[in-house]
Amino acid sequence: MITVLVGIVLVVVVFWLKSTYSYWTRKCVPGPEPRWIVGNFGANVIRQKSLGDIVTELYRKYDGHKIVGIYRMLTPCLLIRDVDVVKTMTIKDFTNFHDNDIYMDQSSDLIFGGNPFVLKGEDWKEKRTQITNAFTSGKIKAMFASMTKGAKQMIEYLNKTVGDEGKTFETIDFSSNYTLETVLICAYGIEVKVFEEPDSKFVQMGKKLLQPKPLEAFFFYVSMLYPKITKLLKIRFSNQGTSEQVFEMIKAAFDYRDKNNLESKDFLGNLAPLRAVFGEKSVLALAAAFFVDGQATTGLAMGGILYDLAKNPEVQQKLREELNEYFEKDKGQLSYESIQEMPYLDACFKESLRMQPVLGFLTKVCTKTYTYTPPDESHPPIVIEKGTPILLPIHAIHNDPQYFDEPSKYIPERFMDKEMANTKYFMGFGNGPRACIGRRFGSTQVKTGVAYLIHNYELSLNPNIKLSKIDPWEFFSVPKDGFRVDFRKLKK
Ligand code: HEM
Repeated sequence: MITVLVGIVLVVVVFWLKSTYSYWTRKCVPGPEPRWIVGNFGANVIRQKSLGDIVTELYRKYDGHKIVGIYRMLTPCLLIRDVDVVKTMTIKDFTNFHDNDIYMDQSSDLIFGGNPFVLKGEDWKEKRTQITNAFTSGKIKAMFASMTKGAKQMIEYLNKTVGDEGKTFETIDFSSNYTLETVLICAYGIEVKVFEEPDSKFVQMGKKLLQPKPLEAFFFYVSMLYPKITKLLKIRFSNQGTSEQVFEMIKAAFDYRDKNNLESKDFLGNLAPLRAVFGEKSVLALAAAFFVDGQATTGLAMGGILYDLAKNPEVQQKLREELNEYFEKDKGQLSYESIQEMPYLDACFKESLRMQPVLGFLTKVCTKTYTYTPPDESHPPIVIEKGTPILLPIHAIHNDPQYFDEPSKYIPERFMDKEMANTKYFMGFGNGPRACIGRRFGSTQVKTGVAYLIHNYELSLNPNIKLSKIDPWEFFSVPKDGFRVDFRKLKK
């Protein structure tokens, strides 16, 4: 009897798997053969490749196709290979692809659950509209003095610690200290010398927040493959104790300002009135989100630029010449306008994000059933069902020779060309209504740090550098052992 039951169950499972894995074939969408259970992500499960690497490989393999049907474990997903289709989905037909394919419960993860990146539907729309006001160029300009202070403190620290023979730093870690320092002061008005006070509770909070315990890290990984599980099992991304501390820190800052009738031009000051609209808890979550977004992405971006400049000394020298000119014009302290204006600094920033975008791919979700009709009639119209995850391969597009000549070479000059400066093929900050809200803040923060550093220090690759692969289990595109670079003070 048991044997018969087991047999029936097996037959049902086999039929179900066969039907699941024939989803794209039934729709005549080309794609790789999936393996049972792991779909097309097996190499990631065994930690051989990152999800980003798999997406890039599939993009390259299906050259000539606009869309590719793949399976993330058991879930059919659509990989979009065509930049115009990416644009249509994220801009013109945005309402059909409104949300990111990430699900988190605010009650179990206070910080990530309330982050605009995770919010959905109307909730996202309302909050995004309200917080946009905190990111205007006027608001960023008002914070610029604080960013400059952070950059100067970074240089002071280097002047004290780098001897005549130079010193080696891992650039992501180094840059994250600078971005943490500037975010603490720009977001909450908290002044901490992060480089010099590594044991301060704020520094520990910033570092620990993104270091989940081993079990949490495992669940987090599972949730990248099965996003809906995150909400179901109440999985958290952030370290629980630390996120509670971050909430307390922000609440204490709000309370202090309320009690003393203080008005401030930092993020917290801009968010304070929203407590009356969304309630205190939601605004605390939004304020906390900037603690993560404002330091992690920018730390990675700046770490990557420092590595690229160390690897390309002639680019570094050209940038230094531009910086010297602007530092001289501004009498030793760069103005906000100069940071926005410097063309070669902007080109280096974009070129680094082109080669190694912080998010190698984005996963949107189809929120309203959609019919995709290829303009060239390469295949019949395809109905994309509500709930289908949509993969946008940013890294692969940025490194496609169709769009960028010699993509594996670091050539900032390509972005000096007027047409290329605003090219649709560059998507380092995403597209459309959901594009990065912190773009202006992040680029000003990173460019200011890079400017002060390259003006004062020469960077070169550490001879013992061994570039590791992107960490297969990380959310961001992070090389496992970071980038080791030698810093040497410039003689003036
Ligand atoms: C160089 C630094 C940064 C890079 C490369 C970056 C990149 C991105 C990317 C690719 C997205 C996804 C966009 C999309 O879905 O189309 C994003 C979203 C987002 N970023 Fe950034 N980011 C950076 C800095 C920042 C900073 C400094 C903040 C906040 C202070 C921030 C806050 C956000 C938020 C809240 C979202 C979600 C937006 C939404 O879904 O409405 N980012 N970022």
